[in-house]
Order: sequence, then C-alpha cells, then structure tokens
Amino acid sequence: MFNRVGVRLINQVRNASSKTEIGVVGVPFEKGQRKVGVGNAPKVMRDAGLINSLKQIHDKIDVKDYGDITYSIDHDISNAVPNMIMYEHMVACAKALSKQVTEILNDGRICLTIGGDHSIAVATVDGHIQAKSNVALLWIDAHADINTNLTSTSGNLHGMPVALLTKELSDYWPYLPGMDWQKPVMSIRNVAYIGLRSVDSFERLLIDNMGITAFGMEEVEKFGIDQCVHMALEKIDPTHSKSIHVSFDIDSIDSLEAPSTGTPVRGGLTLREGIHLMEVIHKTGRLSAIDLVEVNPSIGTKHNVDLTVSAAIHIIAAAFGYSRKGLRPKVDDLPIQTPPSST
Ligand SMILES: NC(=[NH2+])NCCC[C@H](N)C(=O)O
Ligand SMILES: [Mn+2]
Ligand SMILES: [Mn+2]
Repeated sequence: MFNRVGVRLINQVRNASSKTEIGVVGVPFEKGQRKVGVGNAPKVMRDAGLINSLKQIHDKIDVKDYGDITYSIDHDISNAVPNMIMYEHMVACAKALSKQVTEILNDGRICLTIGGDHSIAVATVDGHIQAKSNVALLWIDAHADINTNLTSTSGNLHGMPVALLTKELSDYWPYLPGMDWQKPVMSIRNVAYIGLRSVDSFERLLIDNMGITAFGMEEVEKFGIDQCVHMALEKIDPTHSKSIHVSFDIDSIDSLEAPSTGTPVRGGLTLREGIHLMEVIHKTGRLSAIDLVEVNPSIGTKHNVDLTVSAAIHIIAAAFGYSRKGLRPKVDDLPIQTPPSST
C-alpha cells in the first residue's frame, strides 16, 4: 500500500519532533489583587481548548492535566504583615502550588501553570528551584512586580513576587509568618525583565541600583524583540546550562491585543513579539516552566475576552514548538497507510 516515497515521508514525519511531556496546573487564585475574575482564567482557558491546542502541536507531545490547586487558610496570620492584602490566602495557595510544580517537574514534564494573578509566581519559581536548583527567570511583564510591603502603594501581592523570590531583597522584608517553607534563594542576577513600561518609583531605584537586567519597551523598540530575548538569555544564562522559567504576565502584550487584564498598559508588546519571544525560548531546549497569568475573563466584552484568551493560547503554543512556518502532518494524518514499524 506504500511506495518508497511513502516510507520516506512517514519516517520524516516520525523523526520530525522530539518528545515533549507537559504538565498543566490551574491556579484559580485572585487574592493577590482586588479585581474579581482572574481566578476564572484556568476554566476559561481550558474551555477555549488549551489542552487540545497543545496536543495538536505534534505527535510526540504528551499532556497531563493535574487539575486546579486547592488550599485552606490559616486565619491566625491574616493581617500579620502590614500592607499585604489577603496575605493568608497567598501563603496557603503558594505552599500547595510550589509542591505541585516540583512534582510535575520531577515527573519529567515541563510545567505549565495557568493563573490566577501574578502573586502565584512566588510558588511556581520556588517549586522550580526545589526540583532543578539552577534556574534562570524571564519575567515578561508591563510591571516589575518587585515591590515590598514598604514600597508598594497598593498593598497588592501581585506587585511583589520578584521581591519575595530573590535573595538580594530578602533583607527588605519583615518576618513572614507561614512562609518559612519558601527560601528566597534565587539571585536577582538570574532574573531578566522584558516588556516593562509601568514601573513604580522604588522599583526603578532598585532596578538601577542593583543593575537588574531589564529590557523595557524602549529597548524592545531600539533593538527589536529578537535581540532583546537573546541578550536577556545571555545575561541570565551565559553558560547555556540553566533550567529556564518564563513568567508571562498577559499585560506585557499591548492592551489592544490583550485587553482583558486587571492592570492594562498601552504601548506594549505586539502578539507577534510575544510569539517570537516564546519561539526563541523554545529553541533553547531548556524551557522547564511557564506561568501564564493575569487573564481576567470578567473584564471587557466577550470579544475582548476572546482576544485575550486566544492571545494567551498562541503564546503558550509557541513556547511548546508550534511554528508559524506550518507544521508537518502527523503520522495518523498521512494520506498513505503506515507501514509496520519493522520496515
Ligand atoms: N502583576 C501585575 N499585574 N502587577 C501590577 C502591579 C502594579 C503596581 N506596581 C503595584 O505594585 O500595585
Ligand atoms: Mn503586569
Ligand atoms: Mn505581573
């Protein structure tokens, strides 16, 4: 039923892509900021076909959905730390999420975390470090999220995760009850920002004084997204040996293309730039974890939500090898019969 050309074609298809195992976890958490809705993003993203879009990328993708994070809070620590709203919720959710991320990575899978607001990245990065120790972090965001409870003007925890994670900032915090499990062991040298355009005054001071790697929209404009991603990776992973974590805040994308988010800022990355960035990271072969956060399906019209969710799915698919060049057929899709594997 198949000729020599057919056999060659089948073998090409079989060898086209390498095995990729993905573990998905949903985090319906929205207490790191004050707007309702962002906690529904895992459901909305799954309903929009996220898991299937991943499976469609190529034959050798295996997706396991670990479901959503649940947690129960310790009321004793509410209001324990000044200017950290709903602190006890973040603490409890983060503890459960960190464990889940470690488990997914130890299962040999790339961890895809669907938020929730950006405070959940404290847990995903912590869980990643538990499993792989040598981690480089790309923070794709309009915001720097490096406030402490003393510098934040909002008290919103989604503006604080980078400060909670990094050892250079650990002295700036008071004692954080319930967070003893989380060790701020990541060096700020292993963190790079892309997409910044709404940075608070103390955040700017820190970025400048500590020499934190940051490619804001000015740099994206000046060098182009391709150069920015390569320069960022060179800075945080010069030996090309680290386990890469991408924490992707959907508000990094321009609010015209991703409007349904809690703190939108005009003048951001285009969807094309977001996709390209992820394509570059995919090609490193060292991507271990992605967070996709801050999609809020309660903000804007249905059209706004559809735009935002589909932008998020495009970005995620690019990270797992979806190519705009077009994908080769899967073995099952070939118009010729598959030969027995012995031939
Ligand atoms: N993950 C986000 N969208 N963060 C927005 C943070 C906004 C502001 N810098 C704050 O600390 O409140
Ligand atoms: Mn943001
Ligand atoms: Mn953010």
